[in-house]
Amino acid sequence: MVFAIFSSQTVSGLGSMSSIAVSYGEDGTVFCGLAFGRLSLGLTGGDGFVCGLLMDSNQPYCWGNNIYIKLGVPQPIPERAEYLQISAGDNHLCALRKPPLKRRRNRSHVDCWGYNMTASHVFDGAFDSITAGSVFNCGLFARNRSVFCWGDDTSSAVTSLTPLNFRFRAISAGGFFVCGVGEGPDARARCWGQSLRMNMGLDRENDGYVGADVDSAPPEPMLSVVGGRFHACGIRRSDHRVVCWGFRLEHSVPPPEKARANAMTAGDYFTCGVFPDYSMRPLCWGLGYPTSIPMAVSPGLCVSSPCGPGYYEYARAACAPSSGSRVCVPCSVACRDGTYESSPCSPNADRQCSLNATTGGSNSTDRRKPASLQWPMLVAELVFAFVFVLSVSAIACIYVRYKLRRFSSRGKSEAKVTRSQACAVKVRPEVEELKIRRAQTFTYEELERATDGFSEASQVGKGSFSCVFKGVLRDGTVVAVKRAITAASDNVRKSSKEFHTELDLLSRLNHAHLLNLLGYCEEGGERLLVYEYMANGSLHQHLHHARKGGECFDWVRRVTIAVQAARGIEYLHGYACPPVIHRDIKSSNILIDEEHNARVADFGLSLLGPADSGSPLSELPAGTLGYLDPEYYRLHYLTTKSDVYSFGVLLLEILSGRKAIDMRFEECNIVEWAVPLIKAGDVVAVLDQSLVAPACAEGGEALKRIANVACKCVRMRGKERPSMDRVTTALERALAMLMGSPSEEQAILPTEVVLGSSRLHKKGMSNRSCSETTTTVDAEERCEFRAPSWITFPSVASSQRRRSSMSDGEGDGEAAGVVVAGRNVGVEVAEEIGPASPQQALFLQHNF
Ligand SMILES: Nc1ncnc2c1ncn2[C@@H]1O[C@H](COP(=O)(O)OP(=O)(O)OP(=O)(O)O)[C@@H](O)[C@H]1O
Repeated sequence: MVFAIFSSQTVSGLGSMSSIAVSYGEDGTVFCGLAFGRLSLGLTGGDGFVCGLLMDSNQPYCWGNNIYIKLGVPQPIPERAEYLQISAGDNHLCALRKPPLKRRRNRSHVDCWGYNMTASHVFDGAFDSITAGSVFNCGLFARNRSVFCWGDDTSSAVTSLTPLNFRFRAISAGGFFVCGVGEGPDARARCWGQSLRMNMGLDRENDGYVGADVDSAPPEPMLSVVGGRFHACGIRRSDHRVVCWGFRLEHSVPPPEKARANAMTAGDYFTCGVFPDYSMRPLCWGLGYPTSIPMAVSPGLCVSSPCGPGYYEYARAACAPSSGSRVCVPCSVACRDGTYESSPCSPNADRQCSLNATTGGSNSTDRRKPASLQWPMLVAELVFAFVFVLSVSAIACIYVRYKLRRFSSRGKSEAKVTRSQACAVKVRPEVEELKIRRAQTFTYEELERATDGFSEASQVGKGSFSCVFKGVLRDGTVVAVKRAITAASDNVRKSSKEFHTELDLLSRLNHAHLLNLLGYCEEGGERLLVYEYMANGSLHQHLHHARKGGECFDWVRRVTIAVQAARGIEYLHGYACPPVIHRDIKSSNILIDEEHNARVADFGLSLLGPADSGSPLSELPAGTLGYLDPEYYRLHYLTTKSDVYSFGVLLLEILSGRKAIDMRFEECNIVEWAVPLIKAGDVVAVLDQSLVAPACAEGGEALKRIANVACKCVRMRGKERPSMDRVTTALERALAMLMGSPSEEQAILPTEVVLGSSRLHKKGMSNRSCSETTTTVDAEERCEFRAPSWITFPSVASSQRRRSSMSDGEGDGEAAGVVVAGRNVGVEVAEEIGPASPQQALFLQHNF
């Protein structure tokens, strides 16, 4: 936990600017609070980062870790712009500008930075305040107290659901909703937007959520309100106690029952508050909050207006003396039981309570005791604060210098990125022009005959939008015919889209471990795709339904299938340009041919990814529950790392024999169940008990390493997952271990025996990846060079992959059998799997 000290005000995290802020997310939680020192006017925090509004420049300054937020002062910033307020969403920050000229006071300028948000906005009418949600923002108009929201409405619907004809005193956004406190005597909280259930389509009981939608705010007047991911909390006007509503995760800590709160901030699944009853020391509740916050913080922001009725000026909070500003906190509501009001709340002090005469005797000495302890405590706090400010300043200096150095080198690399984007733009039209080259056309009649009139007996499978039939063509070729289901009109549209995507992609891709498309038929309303027939069905059937008459796959076969599937996906990501993102990697899409080799199938949802994997596509989530990358379904950004997540789930499925979502178990989500066990070192508990454990210790070690690779693939953040080529290399190594890496005297197994790569294609050889070419040729040359690679691609051998990876600047020295330490996540996976022994290196060199 990090504690930052600043000068002195009241709601933040997701939401608005306050005297306290939290950052949340995968990297853990961080609490920041304004104390003494006058460095910031207020704080706000998002996913992995916190920003403060600097006192001297009135500009935002961010720190922490978020790839979409430029740390330091966000850029670009309009010249001489000064800001009144800042507010952070998950991956962006917005700031409300100070009105430049008096005559333009009826306009609001809001500048935003970060994921999909970097823009300046001008609104007619002056905003009193702004608030940022996950992927949207809202402003509260000063004059009519109405709310206006903008941004991505698909996941939150806040824009369309904003209440009309309602006056708000204050607003605060949560993840996918906004709450406001009414103006005047009706100070009830009203929340609108998407609830957890509507937004995520998650099953609340099974996913461990309890509670009701956030629009179920209690009907009591509130002082303020904050929003978390799916919950909101408010401070009740009647007694200043905290009340929370909406969804919360089971087993999360409830808010303090009796304490009165002054300021609050919400993280994703937790909330923190400042409590006068605890000497202004913050307390947090919920799930995953920062523990042990040792110091008192300011209970509010500095304001220039005098404290209104019901508020008093908090003496300990230091605002700039020259500014004439102050921190106003609400007067306490009543004296506790056993005490009486000795003096009422005044503009400078809270109401004073004294003990009742009957209990006064013994308690008066008790009261003196804490007073005598107060001085040493105050001195200790000041010394601690001083030391802290010194060390924070020193760290900030080092950090800023380090960042400046990095920015200058990033400037150079950005030029390269722009060139690689040019590749994507250039390549797409060419892709369109290429059209279907290899697929053969069939007549409906031909396929009807081949499948015995699409009889029930010849049906081998059924998907969401299609049925699959086994058929025999006139020349005796056994094929699988996928026929789109044409029931509901919505399905027709979807299946038609999937048909064309699959047809388009498969007719261009060619790899030993991708399912081969032989032809298609589009006649009237019928759309049919013809594939090679996969005699051994899908991996899903083998793992979960023990195919009729099918043999049980042992560990070597399972891992071989994992390696082959990984190679197929690696080809899609690294050797096609632009990369193809499959979007639906799962065990029912890994088909098994006659020789028990794996083929990745079902490209209906696939998309052409950006040539530069650093700039994600903004796509509405599609895929299969349990395999879906959480980053993709929450934030809608899609990269090849979404396939890596799904592949990680597949690996866990292969290791455990459990389904991705298996309702037979208490913890039905495979990731939630397996990852903690693997991290705790109990890999054996995850392994499928129906298989005989590997005989040798090396085999057990290989499975352990695969489990670790799976854990890395299912990391919450895409950028922290390894790339597919790293995953493949790691799995190949594990397979070699599992098989007992041969000594030099042993015969080397031919590739096709190990990986079934007898279908290696020899034409149009090019194994360069997009990123590789960007470093060597200019954009135009590169596109011309890349285009033919769509037509055919070789099955990629490890030795080729190693060369390409090294030229990416991520060289790991594997060719020499030595893993060089580095900061790249992929390298980390290679390290996990360990350097190859000389025998293994030889084995790998000959077999992969
Ligand atoms: N080429 C093939 N050879 C043999 N069986 C196949 C072939 N293609 C598909 N199948 C079988 O048909 C089933 C359905 O395949 P399909 O791709 O239509 O849907 P799915 O991927 O299982 O589900 P969804 O479309 O909902 O993602 C597969 O799980 C598999 O068992």
